[in-house]
Amino acid sequence: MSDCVTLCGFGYDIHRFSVEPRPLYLGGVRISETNGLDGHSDADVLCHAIADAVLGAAGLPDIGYWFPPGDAGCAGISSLLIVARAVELVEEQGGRVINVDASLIAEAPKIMPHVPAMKDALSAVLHVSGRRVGIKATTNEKLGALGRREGIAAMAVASVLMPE
Ligand SMILES: Nc1ccn([C@@H]2O[C@H](COP(=O)(O)O)[C@@H](O)[C@H]2O)c(=O)n1
Ligand SMILES: C[C@@]1(CO)OP(=O)(O)OP(=O)(O)OC[C@H]1O
Repeated sequence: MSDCVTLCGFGYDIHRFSVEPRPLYLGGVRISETNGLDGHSDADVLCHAIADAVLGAAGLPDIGYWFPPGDAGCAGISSLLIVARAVELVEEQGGRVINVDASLIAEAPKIMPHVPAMKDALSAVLHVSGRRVGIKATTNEKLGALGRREGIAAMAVASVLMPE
């Protein structure tokens, strides 16, 4: 691409654990060893942070604009579709995602065993190789709400190549 610029974006999200039994989705992957998160969608906090990072890099409004929290059409939606839509919006402007890097903050579950599946799921909707998707995890060292296992948070950065 000629006359293109590389732009970076940042995204953050946090969801509390559901009191009711609910499936846990992180990075588009169903994780069976821990109860799920509360949310209007499937509450995939990692996908939400990544979608906001992609949208932010392109200077677009955040996911709440495209997928309003109260919208009946978003109820239970797979957040991989939210990431896919963010990528589509970038591509409609002649851009593309270069890479994404994200961190999950969770006392549980152990994320590392699920990273290969998350990279597969995310790279498919981001239209990049799995080598361009970084996923890391840390506990909150038992500090604060995250440390008390009340929820899971995620942060992400994305870079996109956009026409000038
Ligand atoms: N939910 C998590 C949290 C951490 N990991 C992995 O463990 C490493 C050490 O975490 P600390 O919080 O004790 O620094 C971390 O680097 C991850 O590899 C994990 O898989 N899932
Ligand atoms: C993803 C959306 C879509 O209804 O809902 P939630 O699953 O509640 O997630 P949140 O990050 O709280 O808000 C963003 C919403 O756009």
